[in-house]
Amino acid sequence: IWRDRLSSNAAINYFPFLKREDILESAQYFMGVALLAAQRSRDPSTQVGACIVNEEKKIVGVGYNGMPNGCGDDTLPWRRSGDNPVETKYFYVCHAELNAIMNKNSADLKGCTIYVTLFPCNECSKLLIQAGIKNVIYLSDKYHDDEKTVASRWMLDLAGIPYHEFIQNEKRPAPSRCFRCRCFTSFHRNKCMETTKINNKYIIERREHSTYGR
Ligand SMILES: Nc1nc(=O)n([C@H]2C[C@H](O)[C@@H](COP(=O)(O)O)O2)cc1CO
Repeated sequence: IWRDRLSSNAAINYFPFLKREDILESAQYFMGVALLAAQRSRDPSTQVGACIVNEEKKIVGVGYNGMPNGCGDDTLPWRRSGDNPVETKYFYVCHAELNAIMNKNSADLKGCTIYVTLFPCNECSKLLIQAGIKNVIYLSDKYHDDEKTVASRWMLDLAGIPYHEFIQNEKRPAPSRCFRCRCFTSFHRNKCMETTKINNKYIIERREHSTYGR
């Protein structure tokens, strides 16, 4: 009962033996890393981040969209359109997925999952497929109807690589809680705890749900 109402700091005082349950989920963490990486992008219109995670849930590559190394962020154009495509960014920018693959700190990326803040384009999907990536989680799909994205989905489908939209926290089902006391600990599945203050000491009692409150 108290745990639900107390700040986590205060909860530590009351329940020092219980682990924290309301932690960042791993998927949120990995997409969070991708979002953080995107903040490094100098693209004025779209900042993209990617985070590659292996089967042991370890991060093996992070990247964001930017100009190729040594080409200078101030030299090449960042504009989206122009009379000549050579004057636009599209001929030059390295996509976040490409950079995440190139930055990998493991021998290979076989069986990995990529968390990316924008659905991969056709060129990136080729790279993901060839690198052995087995799963794509994306945040935005704002270019869903672009030819490049259509081609990208087609290749991913053919290669048997599933792609799923990242489900934001608020869209997720609420974490399972103890039905009676509303705490988050699985420890409480069948039992409730109640804190009673006796002689200025907190006594923590466990109570069977069936008898609780009767
Ligand atoms: N999956 C992707 N990863 C990326 O890193 N990008 C980059 C390329 C550009 O720098 C920017 C898109 O710019 P714009 O067309 O929205 O102004 O995002 C783009 C896509 C989608 O194709």
